[in-house]
Amino acid sequence: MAKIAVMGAGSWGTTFAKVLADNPANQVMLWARRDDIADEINTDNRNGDYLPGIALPKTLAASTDVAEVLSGATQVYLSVPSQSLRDNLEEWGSLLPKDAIVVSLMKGVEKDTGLRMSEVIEKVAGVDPSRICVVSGPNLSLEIAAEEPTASVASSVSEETRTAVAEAASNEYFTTFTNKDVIGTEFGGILKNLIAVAIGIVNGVGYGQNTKASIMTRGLAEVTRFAVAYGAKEKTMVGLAGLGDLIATSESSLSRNHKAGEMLGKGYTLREVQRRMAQTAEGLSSVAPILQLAKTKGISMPIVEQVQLVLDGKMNPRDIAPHLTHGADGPIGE
Ligand SMILES: NC(=O)c1ccc[n+]([C@@H]2O[C@H](COP(=O)([O-])OP(=O)(O)OC[C@H]3O[C@@H](n4cnc5c(N)ncnc54)[C@H](O)[C@@H]3O)[C@@H](O)[C@H]2O)c1
Ligand SMILES: O=P(O)(O)OC[C@H](O)CO
Repeated sequence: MAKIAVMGAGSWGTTFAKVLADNPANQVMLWARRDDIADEINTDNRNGDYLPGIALPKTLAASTDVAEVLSGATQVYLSVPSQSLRDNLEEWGSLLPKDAIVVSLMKGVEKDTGLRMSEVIEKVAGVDPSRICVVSGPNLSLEIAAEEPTASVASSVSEETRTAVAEAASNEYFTTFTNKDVIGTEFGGILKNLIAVAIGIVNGVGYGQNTKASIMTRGLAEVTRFAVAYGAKEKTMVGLAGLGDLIATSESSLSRNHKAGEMLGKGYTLREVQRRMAQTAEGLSSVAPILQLAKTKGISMPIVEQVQLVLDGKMNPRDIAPHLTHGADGPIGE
């Protein structure tokens, strides 16, 4: 049996540990920051704070001891907030098994550097790109934890790596496909969060489906232009990690990015929204670095720019929708 480590016992880390543990080929250990969460998983097979009502597999073990969790792991899955990964890797670096595959489950860019998580893993932990993989797709944790049928994508420049991850991360209710477009797969997950915040905002304001469908469609064109300029394949942006995740996140009340946008649309300030969010909404931290990256390449991102103005308190959310649905250049399918 392959030993697999999952680092981060929040919604997605715990759900993904369940996905892996529900494949009988894997022996899975989950790292939790908090003792009470590790204890609850080990004694009651539950993580009530993050996955209320979900029974976890009895074979899933948890620990707060990083060395114990990482020791002997052939695959290490990372599911912490994107803004903490650098510090986490600096602390854990020497404990990462030398030949292990390192998988990012995260969907954000680093605020100060604009780096994607696979780039942070390579630079900070010194992992060769051939051993790095990213998993992304329309993956709302609570639905998957409830074993609703779902698909995802494992992407790595190495065929051996992406195949090993896809095999480990598939079971009766969860199918992981593969592709080699790491940039597109990663940017798909990052950028859809920004469009989901925009759609949450107009939802909070009270607009209906026409406005939201318009923003989603124009949003896909906008994020595709950005991702392709940074080396992604256009095809990836209409696959599971692009359009698939955009649909899931934009429309679901389970999405934290949608929820954060909704609060902004109802008139809460960014500070109030951050205070009320118990879980990670990556989109809020990714807006500024993505706009910086867009500026570097001269890419127009009218929707994301309006979101930034609302976040900064410089635009009334009520004024956002008319701007969001026109003004973008280079339409994809109009
Ligand atoms: N929840 C989902 O449906 C989902 C699905 C796909 C991808 N993701 C991505 O997974 C990543 C993690 O999200 P999540 O939903 O599990 O978030 P979460 O807020 O539910 O959990 C975050 C976890 O990180 C831990 N954490 C917080 N600060 C930390 C720090 N400084 N050092 C170490 N650990 C810290 C928390 O204790 C918690 O266990 C995000 O990038 C998110 O975009 C989430
Ligand atoms: O809850 P969100 O907004 O972080 O979205 C969760 C996943 O990324 C959906 O695929």
